[in-house]
Amino acid sequence: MAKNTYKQPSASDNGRTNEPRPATPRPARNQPRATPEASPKEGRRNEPKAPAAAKKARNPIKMPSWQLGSVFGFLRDRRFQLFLGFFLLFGSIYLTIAFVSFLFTGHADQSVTESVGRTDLRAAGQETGNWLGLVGALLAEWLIQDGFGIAAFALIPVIFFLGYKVVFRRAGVSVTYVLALCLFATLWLSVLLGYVVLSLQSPDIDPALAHSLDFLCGGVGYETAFWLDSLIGWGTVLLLAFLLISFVVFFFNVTSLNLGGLDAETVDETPAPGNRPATNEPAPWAIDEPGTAANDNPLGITMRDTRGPIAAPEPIEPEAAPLRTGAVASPALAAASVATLAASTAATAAMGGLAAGAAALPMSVGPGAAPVPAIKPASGPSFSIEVPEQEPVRPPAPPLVSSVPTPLSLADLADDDVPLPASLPVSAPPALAKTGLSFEVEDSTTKPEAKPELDPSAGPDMAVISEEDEDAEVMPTGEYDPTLDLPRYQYPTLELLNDYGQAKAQVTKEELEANKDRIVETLGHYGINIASIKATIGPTVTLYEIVPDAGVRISKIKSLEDDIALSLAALGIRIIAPIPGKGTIGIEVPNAKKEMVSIRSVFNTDKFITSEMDLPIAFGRTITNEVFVVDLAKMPHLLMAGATGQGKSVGLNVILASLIYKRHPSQLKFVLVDPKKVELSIFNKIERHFLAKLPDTEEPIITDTKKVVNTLNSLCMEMDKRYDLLKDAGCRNLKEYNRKFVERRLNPKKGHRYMPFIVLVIDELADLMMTAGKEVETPIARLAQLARAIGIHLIVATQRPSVNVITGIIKANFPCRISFKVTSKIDSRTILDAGGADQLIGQGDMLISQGSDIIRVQCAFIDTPEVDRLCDFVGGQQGYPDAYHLPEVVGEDGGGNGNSDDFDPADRDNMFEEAARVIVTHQQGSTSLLQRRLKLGYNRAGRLIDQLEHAGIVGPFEGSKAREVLIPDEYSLEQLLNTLPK
Ligand SMILES: Nc1ncnc2c1ncn2[C@@H]1O[C@H](COP(=O)(O)OP(=O)(O)OP(=O)(O)O)[C@@H](O)[C@H]1O
Repeated sequence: MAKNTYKQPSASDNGRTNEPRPATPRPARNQPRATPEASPKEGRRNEPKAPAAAKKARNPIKMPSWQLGSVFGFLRDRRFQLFLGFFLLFGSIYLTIAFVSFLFTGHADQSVTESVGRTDLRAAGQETGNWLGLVGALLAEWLIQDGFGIAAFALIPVIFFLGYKVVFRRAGVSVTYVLALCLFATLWLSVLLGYVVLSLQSPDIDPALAHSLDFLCGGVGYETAFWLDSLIGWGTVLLLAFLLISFVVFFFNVTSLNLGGLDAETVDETPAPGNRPATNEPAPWAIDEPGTAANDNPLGITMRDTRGPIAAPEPIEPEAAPLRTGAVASPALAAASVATLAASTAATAAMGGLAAGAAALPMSVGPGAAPVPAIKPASGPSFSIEVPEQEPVRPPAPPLVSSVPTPLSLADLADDDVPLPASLPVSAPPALAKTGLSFEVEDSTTKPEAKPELDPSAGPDMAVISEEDEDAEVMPTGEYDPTLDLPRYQYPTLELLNDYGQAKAQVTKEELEANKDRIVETLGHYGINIASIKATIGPTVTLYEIVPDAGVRISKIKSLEDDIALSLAALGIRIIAPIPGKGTIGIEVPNAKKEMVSIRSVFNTDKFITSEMDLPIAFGRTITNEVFVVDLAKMPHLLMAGATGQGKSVGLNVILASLIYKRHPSQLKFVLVDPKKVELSIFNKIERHFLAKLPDTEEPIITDTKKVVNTLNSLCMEMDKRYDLLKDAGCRNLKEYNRKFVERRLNPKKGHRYMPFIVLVIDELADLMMTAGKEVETPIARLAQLARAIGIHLIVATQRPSVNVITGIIKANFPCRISFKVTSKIDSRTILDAGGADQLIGQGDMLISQGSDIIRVQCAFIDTPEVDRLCDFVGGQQGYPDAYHLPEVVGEDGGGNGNSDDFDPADRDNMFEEAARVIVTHQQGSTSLLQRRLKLGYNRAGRLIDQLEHAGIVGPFEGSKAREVLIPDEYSLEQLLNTLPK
């Protein structure tokens, strides 16, 4: 019982937890909202201005609302609620016993109940056989015999759950669902049994037997069945079957069927009246073979390949086949159908390899890269062409069923802040954000109610919380699921991104040979002989790997870099001497025709889709055509540089899009700093889903230097708070902490909360360093040094990688750096500690340095309209009431942490009482709640909070957390308000 008093994690001040959301509109129903006093402009328009003394007095205009309040006040009285709740609970037990007893004694009791009214009640009671006396017999008679037959048993859960909800202010399942399910079951079963009983009343069957079965269907069931039988005959059976199917379709939100296993089946957004443990972890994917029954893993996600068995790839004819950058899966693998995802995708790759154009080159085929030691010129070294395996790209995806946002109900539309039904499951867990798959997704998981039924009056219930409960850390209702904050959130689909079709490598055999010949020739001029050359074709450049003859010094080749570039007449030759881990020297030569790497082709790969990383970023493709996916959480921060127009903004968009595709809004927040004011403004639309901001700011994207400083300081505060919480929880990093929280081993009452990752993106550091210098440098360095473990990650971009922008202290704390093309070798050295970035060819060509390794990657391309569509898709869905609030920076103007010592009761705001009710109703002491509910400016709401603190209604300022509400319910509040000096 004690556990039932557990409260969901207290919201930080914008209420972004599973706790009943502050936006709950219920109070409007039974509480006088706008008193004339509350809207002085309207209420007093024609009145002379009240003198100050009169102001202090209670405004007589308010009386009607008080009277109204007192009429229905008893409903809010917790004692009445408990009385009612227990009445229902015991009532359900009473009915159960009476009903069960009826099954044994009902027949005998019939004469007694029929005689009621004609005989003495006491005597009748004595004769009753029902275990619960005459009343039990009567109730059972009415509800079973005259009512719904044995289907009346289904009414009991309704009464029980109503009582449970009222008493404990929470329910394991949604009462609405129980109500709908039980009422349907009662009526449907009763009519069905009515039809059965009716059918038994044929001359062949003993009438006594048929009559004795009447109790099965009850009067209602029998009469209804009789009517139906008269009207539609045995069509009644069809009608009942149709009604059952319709109910299942609507109630369980079935959207497609598995007909013979060939098609895909989807049951999405199954309402989850069950109480199974929730999990935040992407559920394991179970891949069904087409044609098999749905996966029966009740907690897993069943994915079914809708493409049907994959055909064995056609063998490539050596003469006709162009060079393929994709490996060909063996027919055996393909023939293995789609038993595994690996098989499926490998086969896909086989079908979708990229033509490279060297038609006549013999090549070996097989999974993996296919070195082709085929060309041996009459003179000179051996030349082979490496055909890098293209990352399997999934075929164009049909629209994901689960990607269609569930339409909101009318009630939802009417109120943006409508609480979301706790029992709706997340339609697709993060693992399925992977979208664009040619799978339809069945979420067979019935998510538990991780949060209590939303109840406006649900606050800390002092009456039932004991000391032990305070410390109770184990929840009875399974794992906490942060995604239930926005249970209907749909992950973006790949359909939002442009489809450029299969990428085609543009390098021809002639180009390859010509380049090879020139390299050999140039080196030959300088007396460097080559044992062999191998070419690897990438999207932007081709890597020629040279094995020089024995005795040739590597430094000699490196010093010839410019000469080789000149003779190849190409910009952007980069020499890697030696290639780390190989005894060869690499020469990267830009392809004459560059291949554009579309973001869709990168996202639509297994590597990204199945990535288990915390913050996966799919940057693009490497020289070997592999999709390059990195985990920002491991980096843990990223420094990006590049001259103007070389692809930095596109790169940032790729990062943001990757994260948005893979994470739920409850798991990730961005802090966007954009001194250029236009680059990131497109992300404004996802403010209520993915953005974080300071509480007192209007714009979520920070463009003003002063605000940047505050934001950075606020992030430092958040970092310190998070460290405190981690320390308290005995965890070493955010992942461990969140895991513990999800398992409900951390008590929200002690300040613990689910902590989303925070990614700070600064689009132009140079500008900030010029205007704020040390003020930004210090917090950035601090965050970079310390924030790794607590899930705050920095992405800092700059056009000018000069040493006064990327200072030693910043550089030292950003081990992972990316450089697009820069204008000078010095810039390249500043950012990467190595040359090379000056020789890139622009348009997203970039070098990534992670420690000692430098990898060349062609950044994927995402166009502005694509980002726009993505943001529209996310922003168009129901979000949090506001952006995620970072801690208020102490000392800033308008903070809700003002000094309350100078508060004079006479100066109490005329919305004081209104504000107090809002706060107590929602049990959330936050300024932003008052702003939203009472439509106030920040400063006035902040003043009101101070006054409420002074009146003892809310506790003191607690940084980012909402203030503690000291008054448990409205009843106590009214008592307190009456005692306050007027
Ligand atoms: N990955 C890419 N693939 C193909 N083209 C690209 C890629 N990245 C950038 N481009 C091309 O380069 C142009 C400039 O890119 P972008 O706007 O990202 O540059 P930038 O470095 O942010 O410039 P600035 O610093 O001036 O804002 C784009 O409009 C696009 O045409």
